[in-house]
Amino acid sequence: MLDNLLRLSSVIGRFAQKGQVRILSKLSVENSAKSCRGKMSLPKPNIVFVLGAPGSGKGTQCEKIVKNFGYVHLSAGDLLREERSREGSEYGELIENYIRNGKIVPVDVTCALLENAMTQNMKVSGKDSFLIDGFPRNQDNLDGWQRRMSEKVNLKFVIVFNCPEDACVERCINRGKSGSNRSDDNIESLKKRFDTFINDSLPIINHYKEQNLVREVDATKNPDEVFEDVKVLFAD
Ligand SMILES: Nc1ncnc2c1ncn2[C@@H]1O[C@H](COP(=O)(O)OP(=O)(O)O)[C@@H](O)[C@H]1O
Ligand SMILES: Nc1ccn([C@H]2C[C@H](O)[C@@H](COP(=O)(O)OP(=O)(O)O)O2)c(=O)n1
Repeated sequence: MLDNLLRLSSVIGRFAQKGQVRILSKLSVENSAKSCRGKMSLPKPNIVFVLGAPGSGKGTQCEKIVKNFGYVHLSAGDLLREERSREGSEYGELIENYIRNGKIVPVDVTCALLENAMTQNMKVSGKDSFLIDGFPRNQDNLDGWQRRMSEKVNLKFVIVFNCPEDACVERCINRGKSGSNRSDDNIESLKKRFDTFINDSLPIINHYKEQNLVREVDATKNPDEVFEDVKVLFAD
């Protein structure tokens, strides 16, 4: 199945490089390959990556940034969950297995979803500034992005929300109890998600630190207080 995916993805990649992806209202990996028609030229989007441990408050802060600064929020996790639930998706089972085990889905799936979402938003809303939440999360994500997207975007900076594991776990468990309906907001999955964060995601944050692109935020305070620190990063 992965072979198939990789083949498909290289097809999508080739078309996408020529700027020929026609965007569908329902994003999907398979459909994007079928829909490569028509030429269009779009501006180079501005990107802010949003990283931090599971439950550190990435989604919560992204919502506030969207309201105050007009960015479009693209959560890699949300896009993957949408694709997992899409009727007829070839990747539903693969995505679910990765998510439940706290592992990171192969980049070709995630990158195709992100690229489609960006293109669609630019076409429909004309907005070209994106918060990419929860990506890149491991070396495979980073390599895929560099290969396929880095030349096509303007990466402004990388926000990292810092919050200790026990507080994050408590937040995710509460999120589960309040009806997040996520198959990974449970202790077993959370343990694996944290191992993945420490082993796979921290090196990516360090990579961006070396490039002086990381802006760290203390995410232990309440959401409004955290946002006071976030705001400063977006004030031009
Ligand atoms: N600063 C905060 N303090 C306490 N709880 C928070 C804070 N930020 C977010 N939460 C709550 O914690 C849970 C995880 O937040 P979320 O934004 O979904 O995190 P992430 O996107 O990093 O997984 C949610 O239930 C959210 O309401
Ligand atoms: N770049 C990404 C982002 C998320 N995923 C998968 C694996 C992650 O554990 C889940 C959930 O990610 P999401 O960003 O929604 O949530 P948390 O930050 O873990 O709370 O999605 C992925 O495979 N690749």
